[in-house]
Amino acid sequence: QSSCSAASVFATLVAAIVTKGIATAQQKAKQTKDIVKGPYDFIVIGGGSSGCVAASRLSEVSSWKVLLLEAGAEEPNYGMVPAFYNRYLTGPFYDWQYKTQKSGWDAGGSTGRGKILGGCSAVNALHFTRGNAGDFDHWSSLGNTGWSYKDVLPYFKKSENNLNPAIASDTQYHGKGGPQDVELDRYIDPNTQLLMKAYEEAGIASINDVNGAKQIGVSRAPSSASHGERFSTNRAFLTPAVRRRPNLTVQTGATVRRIILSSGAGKPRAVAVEYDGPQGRKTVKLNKAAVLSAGSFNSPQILMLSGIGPKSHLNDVGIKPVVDLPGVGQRLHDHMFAKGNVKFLLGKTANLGTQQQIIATISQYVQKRTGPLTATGNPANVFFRSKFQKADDPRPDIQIPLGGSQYLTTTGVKGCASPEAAGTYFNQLGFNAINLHPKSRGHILLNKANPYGMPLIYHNVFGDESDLKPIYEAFRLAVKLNSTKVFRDNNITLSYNKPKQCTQLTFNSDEFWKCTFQGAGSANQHPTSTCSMGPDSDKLAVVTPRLAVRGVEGIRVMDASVMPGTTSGNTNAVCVMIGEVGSDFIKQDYNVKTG
Ligand SMILES: Cc1cc2nc3c(=O)[nH]c(=O)nc-3n(C[C@H](O)[C@H](O)[C@H](O)COP(=O)(O)OP(=O)(O)OC[C@H]3O[C@@H](n4cnc5c(N)ncnc54)[C@H](O)[C@@H]3O)c2cc1C
Repeated sequence: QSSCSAASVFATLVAAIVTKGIATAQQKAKQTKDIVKGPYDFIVIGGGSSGCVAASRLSEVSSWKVLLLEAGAEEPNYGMVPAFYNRYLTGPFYDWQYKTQKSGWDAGGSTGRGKILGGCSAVNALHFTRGNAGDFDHWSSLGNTGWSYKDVLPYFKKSENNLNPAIASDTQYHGKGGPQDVELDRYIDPNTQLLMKAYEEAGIASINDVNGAKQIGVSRAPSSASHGERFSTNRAFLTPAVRRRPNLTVQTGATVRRIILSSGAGKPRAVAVEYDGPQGRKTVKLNKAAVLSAGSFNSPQILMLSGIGPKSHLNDVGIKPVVDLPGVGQRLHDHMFAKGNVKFLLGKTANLGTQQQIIATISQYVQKRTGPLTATGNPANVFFRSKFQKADDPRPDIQIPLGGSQYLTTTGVKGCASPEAAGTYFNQLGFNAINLHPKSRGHILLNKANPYGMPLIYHNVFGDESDLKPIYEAFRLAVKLNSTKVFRDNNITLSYNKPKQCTQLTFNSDEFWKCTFQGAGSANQHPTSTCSMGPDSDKLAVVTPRLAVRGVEGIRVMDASVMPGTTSGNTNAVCVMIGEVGSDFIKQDYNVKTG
């Protein structure tokens, strides 16, 4: 109780300090000048997880003139404080403020999407998981040549600068010296450690390196962080040295409306990009290719606004179809979880430190960006295979994040980022189980009332209710923890809501858990597959396995939207890899040295 109220006071005071810092940072970050001077060889649309990689790698070729157009602003200093995730980066200045439509178990709500240089990597929870080797072998088995695990592993390694010597020494799986700093979450609290031990006691293997040879088990989480600070792809790939390249222009505050295609005989070709910049609407000419990296919601939107998409839908919303590509916006895939209100009630509460200590440290950090500040989202995870996963599929189908909250540590001081987090973290830890490979798929449409505004996002969460089955198993595993020695010795118990209508049902049965979920489910902010890659035989494939948009010349897509389906973990690291692979495809096509 005292931890909660202390945390509330703490959060209010911190909020006051940070609000001032935020206002100043936002003012500074606003781009007022348009510095674009075309034509460019490559125009990268969207400076997110993949787009920053593409702009950086393509501009390594000094004879190529590269432009990066990003709708959002530069990253603020306070964004480096990982614990501010979910609290200070969610407003309209740094987020698209998208809403989802009612579909499946999704009642319609908000979904986060970074509108900032670095994209979602600048606002996310920092987990840096590659997924399972089987994810990429599966992509390859669908006919996507060049995407097997053997093919993509060198690219994961190329971008990485792993800061944990024990992990970095495994050079078969890890890289040292790449642009992207990666380190294990620096602070792991005693309660999460107890949960990890309880899972081990319940038969889940302990894994040292989730991005190494084995993924399935209970493991600490790697993060896109550098010595405790957030390390977005903007910080990693658009370093001051890269930004000084004379052949690279980065224009923030520039929202792309459409790619302009040539008219006339033959295949249409991308010839220019139209955007709304800080000094009004502008068209910039293009010599070689547009690289669309606007993410799983905006990349299909921009294609459709350019006349590339399902013909009947384009006609319906008043956009003239140029290329009838039925797969654009289809196949939306995301990790899914049910909202069960299940918690671990903890025997011990964490120590917040004195308010003065915490405020002094945060204040110093926000104003001067100095001080040893580290933080984390969920410091550990369980990846496991339920009995519903096919025997010949090596991937896990369930992820259980352990921790369930953000918190902030400084030397000798522990606090947390928000009253909400404090409430749930310090006395209890939320429990959630995520279906990593649901059968349910959704789609994206243009909004007829304003095609250039917010797209219509239909996640179709648990549209196929068989997707709940592995989740029931994860809940049963959580119940099993109640009888572990670790739980008994440390006075930890599992608590769950039991609405009236569920009391007659057999405890722990499928029906019981389904009833406690009360039809509430959500996608996990990892949307993929809306411009899916695929071979010629795949009629819904939007891009070729080399990421070229079908039916046109001069448009590549590089972001989460090209994945044929979700991977077995959080998606940021995969988007970095996609930026690396896609940039090399372009270099190969122009006979430029790669690697
Ligand atoms: C709140 C949150 C938490 C998350 N936590 C994690 C996590 O802990 N670990 C993890 O691995 N993944 C996490 N993810 C998901 C992960 O970060 C994303 O999957 C990944 O960053 C997507 O990369 P992307 O390149 O596809 O798109 P993005 O990173 O979204 O980049 C797209 C960029 O394009 C810009 N853009 C869009 N439209 C236009 C336009 N019209 N004109 C110009 N620019 C445009 C956007 O502003 C953005 O900068 C999280 C996501 C969110 C939202």
